[in-house]
Amino acid sequence: MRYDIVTIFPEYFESPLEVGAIKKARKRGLISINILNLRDFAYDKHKMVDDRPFGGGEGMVFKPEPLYRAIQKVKGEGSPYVVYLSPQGRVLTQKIVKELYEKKHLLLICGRYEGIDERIREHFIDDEISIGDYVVFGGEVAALVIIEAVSRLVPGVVGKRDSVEKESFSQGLLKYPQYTRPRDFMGYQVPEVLLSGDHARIEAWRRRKSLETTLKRRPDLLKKASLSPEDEKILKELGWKKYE
Ligand SMILES: NC(=O)c1ccc(NCc2ccccc2)nc1
Repeated sequence: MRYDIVTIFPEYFESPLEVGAIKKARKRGLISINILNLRDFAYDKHKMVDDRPFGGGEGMVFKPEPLYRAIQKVKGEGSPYVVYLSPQGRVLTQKIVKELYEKKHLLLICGRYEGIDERIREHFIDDEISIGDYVVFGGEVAALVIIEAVSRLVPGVVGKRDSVEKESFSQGLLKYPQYTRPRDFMGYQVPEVLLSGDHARIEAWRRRKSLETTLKRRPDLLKKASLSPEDEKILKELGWKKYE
């Protein structure tokens, strides 16, 4: 997986991409990440990357030329899928993460202020993605979310797992609760089934817990989840109204 990031704050990415699984994956060549400083593509004397909006109004807008030059440079080196991070984008889900992983090469455009000139958005952006319905200072944090979520799907990045597929959201349900030592914490015990060593019982307990948790906290996910007849039976017992 290759990522190119266009930003006016390259220093923003120094530490988050130098720790943990991402750092290891970069070292092992499983993923490559290049940061492009938008200012390097502003050839005027003042290296202007933004300017006031035509028609008036608050704030600044990213000028089209520097963005165009940065995008063209990356296009000269490969075939990137160009993603613009903004509150106006389609909201990121695990399904979209998988789509982005299939692209193998992402060019992430991090806007700030009021965003980028519409002529870039309209003619040179392949996809516009939001990490949620809220506004932050810049697209950089959204770019990090995408890099982490997509990189977890790159084989070898996530440690020995039967499969990332089994994860929460991959089956469309929330994950079951987790416990670790000590067995007794302030008088709070670990569910005895988890100490039983009976793997069939444990798996059934975990599935029931996933269904219970999802029904309680995110019933909206149940419509899209792949549910077995046994799942539906459990959900009905838990009071799920399937067609409500
Ligand atoms: N919800 C998100 O993914 C998101 C992305 C960026 C952002 N702020 C920077 C910006 C503001 C306006 C236009 C373009 C970028 N805030 C939230």
